Amino acid sequence: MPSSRFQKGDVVMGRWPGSNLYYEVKVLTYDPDSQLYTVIYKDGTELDLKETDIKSNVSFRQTSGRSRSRSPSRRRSRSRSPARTTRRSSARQAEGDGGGGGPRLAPLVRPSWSSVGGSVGNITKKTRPGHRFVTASPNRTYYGFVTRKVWICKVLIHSENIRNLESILIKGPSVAGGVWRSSELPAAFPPGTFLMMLFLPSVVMALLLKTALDDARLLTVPDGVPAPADLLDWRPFGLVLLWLLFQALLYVLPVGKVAEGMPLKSGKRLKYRINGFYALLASVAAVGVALHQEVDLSYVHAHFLQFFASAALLSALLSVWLYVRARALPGEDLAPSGNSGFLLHDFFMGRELNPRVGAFDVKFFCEMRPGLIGWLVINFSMLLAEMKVQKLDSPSPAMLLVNIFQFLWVADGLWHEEKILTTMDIVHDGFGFMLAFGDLVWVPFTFSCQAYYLVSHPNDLSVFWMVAIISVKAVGYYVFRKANSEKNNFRRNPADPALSYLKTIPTATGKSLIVSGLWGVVRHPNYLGDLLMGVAWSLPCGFNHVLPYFYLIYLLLLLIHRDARDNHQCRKKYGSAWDEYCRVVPYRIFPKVY
Ligand SMILES: NC(=O)C1=CN([C@@H]2O[C@H](COP(=O)(O)OP(=O)(O)OC[C@H]3O[C@@H](n4cnc5c(N)ncnc54)[C@H](OP(=O)(O)O)[C@@H]3O)[C@@H](O)[C@H]2O)C=CC1
Ligand SMILES: CC(C)=CCC[C@@H](C)[C@H]1CC=C2C3=C(CC[C@@]21C)[C@@]1(C)CC[C@H](O)C(C)(C)[C@@H]1CC3
Repeated sequence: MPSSRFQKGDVVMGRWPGSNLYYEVKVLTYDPDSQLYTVIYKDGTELDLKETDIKSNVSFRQTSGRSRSRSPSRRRSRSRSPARTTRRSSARQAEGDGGGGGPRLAPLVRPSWSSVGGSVGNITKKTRPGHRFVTASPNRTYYGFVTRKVWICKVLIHSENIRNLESILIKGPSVAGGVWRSSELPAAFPPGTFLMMLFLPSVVMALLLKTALDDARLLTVPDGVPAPADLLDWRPFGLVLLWLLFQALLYVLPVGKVAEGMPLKSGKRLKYRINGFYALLASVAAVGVALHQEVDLSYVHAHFLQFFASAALLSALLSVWLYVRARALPGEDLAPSGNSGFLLHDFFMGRELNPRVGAFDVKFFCEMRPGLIGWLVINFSMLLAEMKVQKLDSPSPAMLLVNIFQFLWVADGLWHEEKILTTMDIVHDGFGFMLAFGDLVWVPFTFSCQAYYLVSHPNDLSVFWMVAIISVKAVGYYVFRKANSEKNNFRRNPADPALSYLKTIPTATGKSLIVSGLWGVVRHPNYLGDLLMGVAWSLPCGFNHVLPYFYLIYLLLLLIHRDARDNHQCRKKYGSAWDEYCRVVPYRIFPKVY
């Protein structure tokens, strides 16, 4: 670690964020770009600290020798790691200690700014032999270090993280601990990225080719891959381009509120126009006008491969533009994951965190608009194509269910559009080929697999099955929405009286973890709800083939990986409070199973 004051493995004293407390920590790594040290506390919490918040043991002993920690009572006291949930937190005392080894639950704590200091102040001021640290005065709080929101953002921004399953595939097993820094990229990385860039479009292409076959069994081989000249057709290409421009126009209309994103490294907060739901309504109106004008929307089904190829080409062109424009950017605009110096890797992961043209945020736009709403248009085109191909007067119940279910899911996402401003995808990830392809191609062309399948593989549904499928969807939606809303509302205002029924575990960061209701059944009830909905989307296609279950399988793998990654991040953020949560709520996604 050149030019860093502390070296890997050094045992030093690190300041606990938001407080004046120092704890013994071990230096894990130093990132010269951000000039941050990743350190690990004794309870396993990992944080990124600035050099000014680290002291050598020697200088610390001299300073603390003059400090009030010389008090004998302080020296007799026993140490607790900073992130450890306090056995005698005020919240717990209010509830009554209860004793016993059972879960330590606390009623709703108010993590206002003062509770950051409050939580830290609650850490017992005792020292175990061999542990040296000073503690805050119980009556005083120290907030000079960094504001809580900025700190949380820093944890997000600097936490080492690869976002999706595909990243694991690229990363390969050689990366110790499952995480890496840009400066530690293994040499074998770029070929892996290159393979992913071939693999992702091939998967979509294979899915589309196979779904179009009458015999859609997994082992049936398609007749052949169409030649590039057959794939690229100017009409579908023009229509995809027009669709992008139409959505971009809706995005820039001064309709809907303007929300602020999470603080950036610089402390600045970007503004986002939240009008996705209006864009959906306008798109529905546009489809209505097209139908009225007798435009044959089943054209999308008839040229599905050409539409896919056009969207893939445009996503590749967009990624090239994104990569090139990022070359001139200052460091603070770059994403932590996409600036390794390896061209292919950075092209894939995305160099720029928030590519913008004026106020037009390209990442936010792509993530929520053309692909998601385009998927619904594709579904509707499949519905019309089914009626044509199967010579029906009205769409089949199976097709109707798929269309309605997925419409509701997208509408729900756009209704809650503002919430995605706090997600990893927006806060942490660069915008490169992976997300551009994911948003513009993967989402619309693979998520529509059920509707595409039903066009040529009709499946009759009995009333019993329809009721059963609708029930699965309703339960799934209830779990998904209630879990997400409960958590989002709690994060926004933990003191909300409407949430006072929630039981929580306080953490040393001032935030609490919900341990009752759905969040007390499994650690990711929102994933469970999403998966149940995925089941309900696939069931209308019957059990003859696995292809309509493609989305469900993808989602299952993605969410299992996402859960593992989130578990890792939360373990770093919350230390032993997270362990306690895992003890109280042992199952991750499926109650009693996983
Ligand atoms: N269909 C698709 O393709 C996909 C859909 N999704 C869906 O998107 C939604 C969001 O998913 P995602 O962003 O991955 O994860 P979550 O919305 O579950 O966010 C995880 C974060 O929530 C906080 N948290 C975790 N446990 C608790 C708790 N007990 N109490 C309070 N806060 C807690 C932690 O952050 P902190 O403490 O810092 O607030 C944690 O990092 C999900 O419904 C998921 O199903 C996601 C990926 C793909
Ligand atoms: C293979 C590959 C390149 C995958 C990329 C997948 C991404 C495009 C998706 C991963 C998770 C997503 C989510 C949404 C959009 C698609 C991506 C980015 C989402 C914002 C859509 C709206 C929903 O309501 C949601 C907020 C739950 C959802 C979150 C995850």
